[in-house]
Amino acid sequence: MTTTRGLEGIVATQSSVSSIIDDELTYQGYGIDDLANHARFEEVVYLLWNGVLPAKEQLQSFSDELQKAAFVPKEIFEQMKAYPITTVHPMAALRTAISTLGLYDEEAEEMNGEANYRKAIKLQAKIPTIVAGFERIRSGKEPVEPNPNLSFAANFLYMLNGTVPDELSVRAFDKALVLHADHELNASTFTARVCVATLSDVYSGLTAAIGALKGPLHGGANEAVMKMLVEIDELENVEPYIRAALDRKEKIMGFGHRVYKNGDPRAKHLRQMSKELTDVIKESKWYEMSLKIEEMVTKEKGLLPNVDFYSATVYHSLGIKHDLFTPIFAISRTSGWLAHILEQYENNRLIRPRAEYIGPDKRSFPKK
Ligand SMILES: CC(=O)SCCNC(=O)CCNC(=O)[C@H](O)C(C)(C)COP(=O)(O)OP(=O)(O)OC[C@H]1O[C@@H](n2cnc3c(N)ncnc32)[C@H](O)[C@@H]1OP(=O)(O)O
Ligand SMILES: O=C([O-])CC(=O)C(=O)O
Repeated sequence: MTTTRGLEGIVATQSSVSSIIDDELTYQGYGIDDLANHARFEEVVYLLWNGVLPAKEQLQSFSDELQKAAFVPKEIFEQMKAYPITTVHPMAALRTAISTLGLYDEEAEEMNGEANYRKAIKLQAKIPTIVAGFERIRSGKEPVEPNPNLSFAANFLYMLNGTVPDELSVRAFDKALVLHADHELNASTFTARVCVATLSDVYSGLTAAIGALKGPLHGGANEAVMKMLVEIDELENVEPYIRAALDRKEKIMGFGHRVYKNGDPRAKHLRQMSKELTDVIKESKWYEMSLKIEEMVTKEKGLLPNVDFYSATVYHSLGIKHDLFTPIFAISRTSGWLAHILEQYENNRLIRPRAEYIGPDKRSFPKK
């Protein structure tokens, strides 16, 4: 038996959803740079689930379907009001709410391709409504209903703030959603596939994936990056802060990657967005501090920023509360999780690896 810690380098499945080959990321064969510069999030979701880009009319009807399905059962918000709403982490609330949502879907347990695709639409459509509704409720406000005239990206910002967002914010948010949509067999996607490979349902797969994304070694890193920046606060504090953290052998959040050793191709887009957006809000110090951290961590450790590093200051610039950064990652990654779940069901086999036993030798149970 061969063992690698953390399954590093193990090819655990075949997939046509996305690929990372020679540090290049593609979704269904389309390069991430092209998608980031030219595709809308709805187009990317369609691509991930269907393997082809939608024609104009297909994109319109797919977007319409998402808009129609964006309303959530009132019970979800009623129950949310009973959560310890002011102290609970939004990712924990989201994990619970997505699990609860399954209770209100009559076809939750139906196991065929068409029903699973319908569930994918419902989940993708409702997750922004749930995240935004949670934020409204914990702020003492009522959830804002989805606006059928807005795009997926615009609608989330609208439901969060109660006002129609400006064009620049929508474009930036949409691009961030595109950049986070899928990433081959990352930890949360693998979790989703393991879960549904037992022929458990789509809601269980999504709930499991949200739990895996929550951790700071994965999606939780974007919130941790902003926490670090807030602690550092000023450019002149970067050097002593980072040096002390490295001396203590602490990980610097937003750096390093299991697969990319020459840099994450998504980071340059987010770096550029961070530069522009922090400028717009007249808080360019966050960008300047980030650049200085990047310079130090790359020089001292040879580590490069991953997708989470600059997305933190992008979301901050969009006025989003820091503990909502990972739920926003989940909104986007739901598209990838669902693509992998649908793919897993199509050609399923139980995922069950082995463990190398390193416990005590066989011994006799003491006789009483
Ligand atoms: C969307 C995403 O999930 S992107 C990743 C988000 N996560 C983070 O940003 C958290 C910080 N980064 C990390 O923890 C790691 O780089 C991971 C988990 C992303 C990838 O890790 P792996 O490739 O498995 O590397 P691993 O964690 O085994 O570390 C290898 C070595 O590099 C060091 N290292 C890795 N990342 C970092 C970091 N961010 N800061 C400082 N040191 C680091 C480790 O301490 C370890 O050093 P050692 O060999 O001296 O003990
Ligand atoms: O692929 C990974 O290990 C983590 C990652 O970058 C992602 O999920 O986007």
